Amino acid sequence: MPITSVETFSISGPALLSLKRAGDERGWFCETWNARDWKEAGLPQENWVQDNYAFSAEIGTTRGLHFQAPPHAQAKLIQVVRGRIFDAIVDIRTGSPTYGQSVCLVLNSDQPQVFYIPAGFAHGYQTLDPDTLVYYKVTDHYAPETEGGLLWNGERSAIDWPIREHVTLSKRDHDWPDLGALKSPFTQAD
Ligand SMILES: Cc1cn([C@H]2C[C@H](O)[C@@H](COP(=O)(O)OP(=O)(O)O[C@H]3O[C@@H](C)C(=O)[C@@H](O)[C@H]3O)O2)c(=O)[nH]c1=O
Repeated sequence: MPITSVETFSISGPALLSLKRAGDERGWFCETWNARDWKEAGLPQENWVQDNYAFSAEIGTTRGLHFQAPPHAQAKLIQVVRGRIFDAIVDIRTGSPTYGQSVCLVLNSDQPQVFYIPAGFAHGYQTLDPDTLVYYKVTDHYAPETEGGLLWNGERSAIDWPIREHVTLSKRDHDWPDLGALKSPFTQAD
């Protein structure tokens, strides 16, 4: 997983990693997770236990913003295998100097990048192309009884989604609270 750069943000914790693709006449090869290189880059020790693969047919499909509460909190390592997404995370670590602030970025399958999101963030994404495939690692198993969320277009989290009309949402994603009503289960140390 040769990491060519690690971009950090004004919010501590998340990181966008750019990776190297080895190209030849057949195409290219890319390591997307390598424990040794991760450690050498100084990234936090994480115990990835599950990989997820999500297909979204419609452009404007919006998933989130989701989290699992401790003791089943999840860090996530996100990549796009086909298409493009607008990815958004909101800091919900109580006591964090950046509580309520967000990081938003576009992930594109044409660019070898992975987005690392530590526990303590609500996470969501919106597809910018039809037939988009997102692949991600998480550090705890699916525990639906611990799931929580934030309303994707809540006024308080103020995420500048590229598509606001005619989005495709799951039923439950209509009903999450806005940031002001969230009782966050995270503290900065989680
Ligand atoms: C998340 C998840 C879902 N499922 C099942 C439950 C359900 O039948 C189906 C779809 O689940 P959901 O509606 O929760 O899928 P989705 O809305 O894509 O949920 C995901 O959203 C993104 C933004 C995240 O950050 C993820 O952590 C996860 O919460 O897949 C699993 O079996 N394992 C899992 O880990």
